[in-house]
Amino acid sequence: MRGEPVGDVVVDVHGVHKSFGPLQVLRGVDLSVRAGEVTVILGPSGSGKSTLLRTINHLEKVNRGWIRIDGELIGYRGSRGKLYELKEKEVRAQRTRIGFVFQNFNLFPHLTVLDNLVEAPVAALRRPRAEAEATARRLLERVGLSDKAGAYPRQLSGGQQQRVAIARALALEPKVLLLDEPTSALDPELVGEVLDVIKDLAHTGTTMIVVTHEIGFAREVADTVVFMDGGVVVEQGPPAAVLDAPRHARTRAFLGKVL
Ligand SMILES: Nc1ncnc2c1ncn2[C@@H]1O[C@H](COP(=O)(O)OP(=O)(O)OP(=O)(O)O)[C@@H](O)[C@H]1O
Repeated sequence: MRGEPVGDVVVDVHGVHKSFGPLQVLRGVDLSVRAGEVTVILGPSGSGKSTLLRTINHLEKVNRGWIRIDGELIGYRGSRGKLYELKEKEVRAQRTRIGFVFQNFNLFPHLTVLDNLVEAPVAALRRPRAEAEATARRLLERVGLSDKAGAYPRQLSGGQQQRVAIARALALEPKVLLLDEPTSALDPELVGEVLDVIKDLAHTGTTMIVVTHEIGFAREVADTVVFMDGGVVVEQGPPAAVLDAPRHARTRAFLGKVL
């Protein structure tokens, strides 16, 4: 959170390239996020924001460059073209250190809210169920949904489902939380309740990378605002610098459109 002391680098992205067939989506992205920092990524549709988050979470493999999470490499292609990759088991272990919140919540529909939060810690981290349940109830309280523990996702509003999804991501005690347009699938009146939860996490030092079009949120919460265009980071810096005095015409054009 802005103004707070920040710690070691948690996410380190270096020279990452990613193509889908002939389409070059990431063309040499560098990004570094320190413990306790909130980075907000802005950019036009198709600029590669989601793809970047997905490579950080190892949902997509990089073609070139490397990514370190909390100091550990998660797969890269070296300068001589040799591909170093983690085994599937290691990838799964790495993913438990990264929380991911999707645009469309992606809750398990057949599980109750409580079980949505308990399933991964028990299955992936082998936590005793009672311990995972205690953590889950604490997290549900934190996102204001203690009374919904026994409900199923379909019985909740979109805003409530997204708050559950955030709590579920936190249940693994990740080193970093990645949020991919967490409010863009919501009705406008539900956006505020989800942003409030994210702001609360920022205030308490959760390391986050948030892709969003909510400029006001970026201004209020971000330590660093990153502007992406055409698969590269065009601009990054404190919110006041990027949002109020952008150096690049592409950033100015984008902000002119969204403001
Ligand atoms: N799995 C995939 N296969 C093929 N093309 C893909 C795949 N994923 C993304 N793309 C393409 O990569 C480009 C960048 O997509 P990405 O979702 O990263 O952009 P974005 O900046 O997040 O856009 P938006 O703001 O619309 O979500 C788009 O042209 C998209 O169609």
